[in-house]
Amino acid sequence: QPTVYPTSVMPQDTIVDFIVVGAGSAGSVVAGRLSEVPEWEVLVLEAGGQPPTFTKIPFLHFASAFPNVSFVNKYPTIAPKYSSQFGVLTDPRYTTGKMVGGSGAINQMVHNRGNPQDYDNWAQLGNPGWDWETVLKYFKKSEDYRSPMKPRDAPFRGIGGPMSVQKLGWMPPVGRLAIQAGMEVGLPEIDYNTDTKIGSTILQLATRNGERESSADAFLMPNMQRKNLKLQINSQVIKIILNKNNDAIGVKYVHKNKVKRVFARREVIISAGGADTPKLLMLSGIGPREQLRKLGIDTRVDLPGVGQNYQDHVSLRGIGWTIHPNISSSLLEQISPSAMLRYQRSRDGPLSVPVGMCASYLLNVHNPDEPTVPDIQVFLFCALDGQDYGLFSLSGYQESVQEYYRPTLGRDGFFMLPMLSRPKSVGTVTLKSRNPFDPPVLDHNSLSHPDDVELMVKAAKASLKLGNAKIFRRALGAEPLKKPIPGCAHLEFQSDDYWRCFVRGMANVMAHISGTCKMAPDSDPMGVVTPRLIVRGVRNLRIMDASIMPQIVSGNTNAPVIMIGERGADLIKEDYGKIKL
Ligand SMILES: Cc1cc2nc3c(=O)[nH]c(=O)nc-3n(C[C@H](O)[C@H](O)[C@H](O)COP(=O)(O)OP(=O)(O)OC[C@H]3O[C@@H](n4cnc5c(N)ncnc54)[C@H](O)[C@@H]3O)c2cc1C
Repeated sequence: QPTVYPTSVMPQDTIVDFIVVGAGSAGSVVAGRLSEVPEWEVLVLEAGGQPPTFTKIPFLHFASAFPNVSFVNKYPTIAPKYSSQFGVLTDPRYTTGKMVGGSGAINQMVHNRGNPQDYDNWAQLGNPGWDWETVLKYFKKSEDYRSPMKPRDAPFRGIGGPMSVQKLGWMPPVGRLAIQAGMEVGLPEIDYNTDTKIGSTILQLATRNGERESSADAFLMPNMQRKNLKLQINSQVIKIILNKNNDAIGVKYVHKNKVKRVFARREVIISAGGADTPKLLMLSGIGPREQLRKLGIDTRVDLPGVGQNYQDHVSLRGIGWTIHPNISSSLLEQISPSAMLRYQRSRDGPLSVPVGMCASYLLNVHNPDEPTVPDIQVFLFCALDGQDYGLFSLSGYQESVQEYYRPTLGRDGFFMLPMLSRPKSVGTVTLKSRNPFDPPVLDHNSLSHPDDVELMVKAAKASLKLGNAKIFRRALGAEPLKKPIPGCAHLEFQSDDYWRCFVRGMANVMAHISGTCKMAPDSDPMGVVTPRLIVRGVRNLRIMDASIMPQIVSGNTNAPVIMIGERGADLIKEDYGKIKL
């Protein structure tokens, strides 16, 4: 059934208590939670429309990669200087969700809180109230964990919260051996959403009974009957309205080609995501003075940190294995009529999980004796690029990369995808022009820090060891790809220099844009928001989304963003005397 959110169209110059810009992963949480206070009128303005029905089916998440679809933004990125040198993808655009649910309605649904140390680091950087002990309460509050758990893990999990989290319910044969493979290299099975962080794990997903559950599904939809909560879609905010004292008093937005205004009695909260939040601030004159001056934008508040500190995870493709043909993990089979029937009847089977996602291994390759803090996460991807004659993936690849995968055409297999947990490379988001409908300019600058390259080399070797586990060979006939990639064929195969070349060629940024309006203490001139998420130099304006992370977290970013929304809403409630924290 399609999910149709009740929506409103507000009259010109309406006044509400809170305006939330963006109904994505964070904005939906913020709006849902603020509307728990019955006397507060809350309006969410969302640039996109209703989420298409198929987004509910986990297998179909890859539809966001199709060209010309209206429910995503595809932002051009500056050609990477240090990564993706073999042009793994011919169209290296950066995708974010543009619909109710935001990026959480097209992501791969992996639910990963990151590491306790991530948050203790945030606090140590001068952000009180963001330490692990405090944020754990919010992770638990948001969550309804619906899979079996061990008694030792129970204190870390939430039950009965709005957002359902489930262990992956179906896997091809490779995935079913994942934990045994981890054991072979000394990685015990763990619940990675607790304090235990080095080990192997079957992935946990933000799904409810085999359907995607975005934070809009969890926090907005069930509360839309509240009279004080309104959602207006297809409404792109183009400017934050500041009065002469630099108080945020409302926003200008475009709906059906008309510019309209809405005013806030109390506050404006920006939850437009890591790319669009800094863009909107800069369009409103809040940002680095020199940059704004060049574009002819009046600087209202000179905040040099806006759009800086862009962090994202980087991962490495191309470390693959073929397996026996009779142990099929064919994607074509996964969307067969019987799979569809099974999904229709019982919401399980291959369509209930994102394509290829199976398990992950969390380990520390720089310091193998580190007991709790991984520096990489290796995803076991239960499919291979050449599989199904490359129908699903190879079409976007450059010729030399296709050549590398050619021996795998028509073969089944799997690959290991290592991801750096806390990359040191940092990029920028800047404005292309003062036209609000131009995309922002994204420069992720991945692998610009030499330590990231060296760590990825170690990660590649660790991934090779994992995939070479005896159990995969014995049970599935797993064989690693043996031909060097053409761009590195001049180097000794699998020497450190070969891997460095491979990493520069094949590593690519993920879609975890974070940190572009970072939270920091007053002493840090690059800070954009205070630890209470208030924009410096502006009253009544806060940011609540992935852009406030001072440092990217170790895991995928959706669960942390939901936590930011939860804590952010509580900070507001506390500031207005509605709760005591
Ligand atoms: C393809 C993809 C796969 C991913 N896979 C995973 C995964 O498996 N696990 C995981 O944890 N994370 C994953 N992520 C990352 C995760 O989804 C994001 O970190 C998270 O959704 C970010 O939340 P947000 O609230 O900051 O922004 P978003 O969820 O992107 O929300 C921003 C919202 O604001 C709206 N908006 C923007 N500008 C305006 C404006 N001017 N006016 C009005 N509305 C506006 C947008 O339309 C959007 O709805 C993935 C991301 C992508 C893109």
